[in-house]
Amino acid sequence: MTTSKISFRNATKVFGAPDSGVTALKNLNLDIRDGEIVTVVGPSGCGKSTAMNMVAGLLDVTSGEVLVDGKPVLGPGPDRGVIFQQYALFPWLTVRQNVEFGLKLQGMDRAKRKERALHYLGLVGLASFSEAYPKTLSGGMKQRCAIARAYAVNPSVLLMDEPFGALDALTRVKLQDQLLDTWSKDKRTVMFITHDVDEAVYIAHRVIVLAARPGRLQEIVEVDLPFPRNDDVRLSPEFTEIRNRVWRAVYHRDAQAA
Ligand SMILES: Nc1ncnc2c1ncn2[C@@H]1O[C@H](COP(=O)(O)OP(=O)(O)OP(=O)(O)O)[C@@H](O)[C@H]1O
Repeated sequence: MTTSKISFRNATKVFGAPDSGVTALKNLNLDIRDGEIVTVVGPSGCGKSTAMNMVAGLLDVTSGEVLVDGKPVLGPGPDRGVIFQQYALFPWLTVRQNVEFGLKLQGMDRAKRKERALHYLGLVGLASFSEAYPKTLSGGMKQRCAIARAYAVNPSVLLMDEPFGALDALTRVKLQDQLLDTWSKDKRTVMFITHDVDEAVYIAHRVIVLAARPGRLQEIVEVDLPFPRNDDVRLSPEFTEIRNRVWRAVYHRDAQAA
């Protein structure tokens, strides 16, 4: 039996007073397996970020539970790396120093953290920019730096909230492939929010579709496509079929109407 890495058990989040507040998420039940890539899609305000922030430990649950490795989440921790759409790099630090930041907090010695930072910068194709400052990088490079920083602390879970949302289409596709390439080596659990249905299908084992008002589970779509994913997969009729299914679930259209 595969183990659950992340579990939502009737997870509910109400912002504001229980009777008059906004129910961002209602009774979410979901298990994400160890080593699984799950993407989360749904209309604006359906609770995608709320669900992820509860796993990150940045938001508490109003009722129900969110568990990581079987234990309730009590706050942020190094076992969960978070990557947001905005790169949030420190402008006064070089690319390498940005990646080293979390390692420094952990008390890792200088030589070891430099070695680790350079390793992960190499992995995301930024080794030759290690001494550059963020302002000299393109958006895609900044996001690769943020990804290297998250990888460097070696979290077992990667939480990615529209990480490629601000990037052009070509850069997005490249970073999707890079994410999958890295995943094929380390098999980390990934929870990835996106508005892009193609992206959601291409990188995932399963697509979680949420519905809004109140935020709740609408449908889970299994992505039964082979790995490694590549252009052949992306352009296959099977991909299109799954993509259409997710699209209909998000926009509440049935097969006949589409
Ligand atoms: N701090 C907060 N205070 C009050 N309401 C909030 C807060 N954060 C989120 N909400 C509300 O909770 C609901 C879910 O928000 P959330 O950001 O999780 O949705 P989302 O699916 O990630 O949206 P988007 O796709 O637009 O980023 C929305 O109605 C939002 O307005």
